[in-house]
Amino acid sequence: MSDYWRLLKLFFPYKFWMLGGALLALLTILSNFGLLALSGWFLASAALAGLGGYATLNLYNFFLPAAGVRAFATTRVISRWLERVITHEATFRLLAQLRSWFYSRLEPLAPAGLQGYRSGDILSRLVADIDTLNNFYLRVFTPFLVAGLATLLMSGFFAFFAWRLAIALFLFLAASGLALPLLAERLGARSGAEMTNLQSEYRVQLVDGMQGMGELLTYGAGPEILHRSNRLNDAILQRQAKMAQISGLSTAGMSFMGNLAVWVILILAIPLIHGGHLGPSDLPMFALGVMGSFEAIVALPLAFQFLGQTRQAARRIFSVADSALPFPDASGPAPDVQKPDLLLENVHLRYPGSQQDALAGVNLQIKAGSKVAVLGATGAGKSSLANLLLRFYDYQSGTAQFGGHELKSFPADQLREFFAVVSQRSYLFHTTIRDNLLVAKGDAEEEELWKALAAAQLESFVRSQPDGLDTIVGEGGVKLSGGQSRRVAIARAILKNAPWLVLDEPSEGLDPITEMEFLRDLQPLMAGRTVLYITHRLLGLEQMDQVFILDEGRVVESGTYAELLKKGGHLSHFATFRNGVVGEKIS
Ligand SMILES: Nc1ncnc2c1ncn2[C@@H]1O[C@H](COP(=O)(O)OP(=O)(O)OP(=O)(O)O)[C@@H](O)[C@H]1O
Repeated sequence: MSDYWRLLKLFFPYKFWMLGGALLALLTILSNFGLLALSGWFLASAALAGLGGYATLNLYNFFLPAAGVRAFATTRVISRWLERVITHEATFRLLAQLRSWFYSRLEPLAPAGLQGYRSGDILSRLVADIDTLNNFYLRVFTPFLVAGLATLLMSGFFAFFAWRLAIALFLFLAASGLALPLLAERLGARSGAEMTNLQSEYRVQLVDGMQGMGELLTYGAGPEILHRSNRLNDAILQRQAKMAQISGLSTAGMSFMGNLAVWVILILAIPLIHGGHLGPSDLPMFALGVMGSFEAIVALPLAFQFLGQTRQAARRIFSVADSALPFPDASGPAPDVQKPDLLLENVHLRYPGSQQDALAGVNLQIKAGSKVAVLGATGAGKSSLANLLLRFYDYQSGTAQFGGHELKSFPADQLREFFAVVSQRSYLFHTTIRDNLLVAKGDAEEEELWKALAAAQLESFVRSQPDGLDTIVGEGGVKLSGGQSRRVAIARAILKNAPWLVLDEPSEGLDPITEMEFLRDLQPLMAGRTVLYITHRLLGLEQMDQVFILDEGRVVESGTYAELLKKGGHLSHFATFRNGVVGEKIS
């Protein structure tokens, strides 16, 4: 139940939209009920007046009931239309509200708190599960509220004529509107929940398969993946078939109860006509009225049948949204930073779930304005240093000071304002070059974008494209070459204009000539900034004020490039394995 309460609380900002939709739905049902009941009475009384001969027919007032029928028919159509408009508007607002609420919960968790989830799974929760949650408003909450009110009002109308008819109608509507939905809910709960999980699994597989399409094709693993997807699809179809059987059963049950109600009401009403308590033309009014009244509850079993699916979707969303923050974030304004120096003393960082430290007692100092390289073999902990600095992951012990203040005392988003990052993994969104640049500075003018592109040596390429800044770069920048993508990342960093520049293996994967050109093009960006250059290559190191060599999470050597070369320690070990790059100058 608490899951449903939480959902209702989330819907609360749209209470007036929801109530508006519910009232219109109520008006539609009552109009339908009124239309059928009045038509029944009208037809019967007109027929009876006809049987009474010409004189009676002349005395019979056709106009009032005919106007009533027309009024009910009109309000039914108009209120149905308005109800659709309002509930759809409410639905879209609720969807937007739920998605932004969920996103606001996801953001502080990333990346440390989300590393246990697959991206396809998160996507599935954000899109499909939230769509399912919306059913709660559209199919459960509103219809149930409306059914309750409509049952009371329609039974109340019958009570004007005879209490026993009112009680019978109330009991039939209450029993069918509660028992059948509850039965459908019990029957459908398991399959519904399983369907939510299986559909999510299916989406995760599809996303994974699409992302790794190249590998699958290369290694001929496509048929196996297809086979796995088919198995999942079969499992989903099985649950769908079960749900369809339950729907069929509850529809039949509802139709049976509706017909039974007509019979019972007629059986109860006939003696009242004989006794003179009711007129003969009231009988069709009750029969058709009962038929109309079932419209109020007819959709409830289906809604409740899918409640298991909705509950599972809610649980999947709340379980992520309620995840504890991977580490506490500082609140309030960031400490005042005069000089953005960095000092690390005996810093230990271990990733969640990992058995060993990625940084195992790092000591290093980077003075504001200096250019520092961190060199190390793969897995040495270089990127972990950047993760620490950007507060993507927290350190467990040691001192890490930025501008003389402990890193932990900075709210993460305010700390990140000091840094621009260019890395081999700098992500390009599947949108235009313009939008990809605006990520760094949302209010940048067009002229500023062109300047940044010029500084990143990408201006002529973008100008040569028919769509210029509006060229779509494709998913992950697939339509650009490796070098061009990195240059977009440089242009972003230029736009951000942060005092620190973190270069995390920025030229990784480029051919030697492009790499040289790329590192050369980085020079203007480095000028006047504090630079942390993370690399496992020797190219460009001679331009650095200091080089730290990292091994198994510790700084094992430091000095200028020339000093370290001369020393013949770890750096010369690297040099041995990097023939042809040692000491090469970027010109
Ligand atoms: N998110 C993570 N969760 C768990 N362990 C991680 C995570 N990221 C890195 N590690 C581990 O931490 C250690 C250091 O990784 P890091 O990425 O810092 O190395 P690196 O020096 O940057 O390597 P490379 O040059 O290959 O990028 C490695 O053993 C790695 O497996």
